Amino acid sequence: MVRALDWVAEPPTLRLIDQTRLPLHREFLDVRTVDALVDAIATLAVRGAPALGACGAFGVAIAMIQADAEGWDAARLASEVDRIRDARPTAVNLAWGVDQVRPLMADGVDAVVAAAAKLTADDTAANRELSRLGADWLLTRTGKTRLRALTHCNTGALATTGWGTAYGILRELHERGALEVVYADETRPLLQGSRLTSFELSEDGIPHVVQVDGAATSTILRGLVDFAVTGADRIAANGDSANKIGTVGVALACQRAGIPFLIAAPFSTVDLGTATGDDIVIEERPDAEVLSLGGVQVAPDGVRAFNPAFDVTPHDLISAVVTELGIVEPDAAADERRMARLLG
Ligand SMILES: CSC[C@H]1O[C@H](OP(=O)(O)O)[C@H](O)[C@@H]1O
Repeated sequence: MVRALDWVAEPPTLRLIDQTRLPLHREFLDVRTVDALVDAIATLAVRGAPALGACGAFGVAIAMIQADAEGWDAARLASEVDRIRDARPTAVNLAWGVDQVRPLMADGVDAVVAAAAKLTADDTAANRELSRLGADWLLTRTGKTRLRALTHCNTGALATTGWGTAYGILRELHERGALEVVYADETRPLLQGSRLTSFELSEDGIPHVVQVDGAATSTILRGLVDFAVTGADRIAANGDSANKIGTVGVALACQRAGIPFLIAAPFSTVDLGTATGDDIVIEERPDAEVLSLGGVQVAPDGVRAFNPAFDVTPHDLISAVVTELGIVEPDAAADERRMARLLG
């Protein structure tokens, strides 16, 4: 399992695999400054909501070390921590990771690093638990013993702290001998599916095919898959979920086909402070990501692009939101606190 990130104690370093170079090149970034971390997040050298949560937490330690070395005052340090927190707007986990350790700054770098390490371990454990719950739910709901899956974007160890979320459910099903094949959407424009999910599925020996995003709807409507599962970047209090652009189309096709559409995410991706999907900020990314491919221009000069990085799937299109705390299914109640029920 290729991990997205590791903390190196000496010299204190957040070591990232550069996901922009995968699958053909395994290169690493040794991050020791706020600028380097913000750049890695902004360019998706590191990406995926839970992985960003860990980066946010370890990023606070990096800022504290740099502040000590460069003589920043408290205001400058706070501003630099905010730069990390705000490096990408949609995945709540980035801000959540910063906020989890920020109160410990007064206790020193070691306390922050220890808290970030615990957050990372807890996320991996959450991935494992939600994967078990999701696999159980699917086998019960479908009544099948071997399943054909569709997934969108990348939600494996490269998007998390280890194991994976939606991908974690696929890994769990595979380990149980209950996964026949995965249809992996390539996930334009940055190809997290063909570059990263296929990389992980190949590493794990999981049978799969890569398809263009435009094939997902017909794959579903032709009955070639039994369910679809994706991750999430922010889940609103009512269960509306933001995820990679193209997700809501998969959910609509699943509804039409009458097969389950699952969102899988640790509870740290649930944002009870955001009431509905209408309130989720959708990141708009550079035109060039759409207008070129692998550095080759694929559109005329001077053309503009529309490049929202995420879309929002309404909670009533989601068969189950799977978290480590439990599973939320749609119900008739227009309950704006649907996700809070998991807290008991
Ligand atoms: C396990 S969360 C992964 C989530 O993050 C991805 O977005 P990005 O690659 O832009 O960070 C995508 O929405 C995935 O579902």
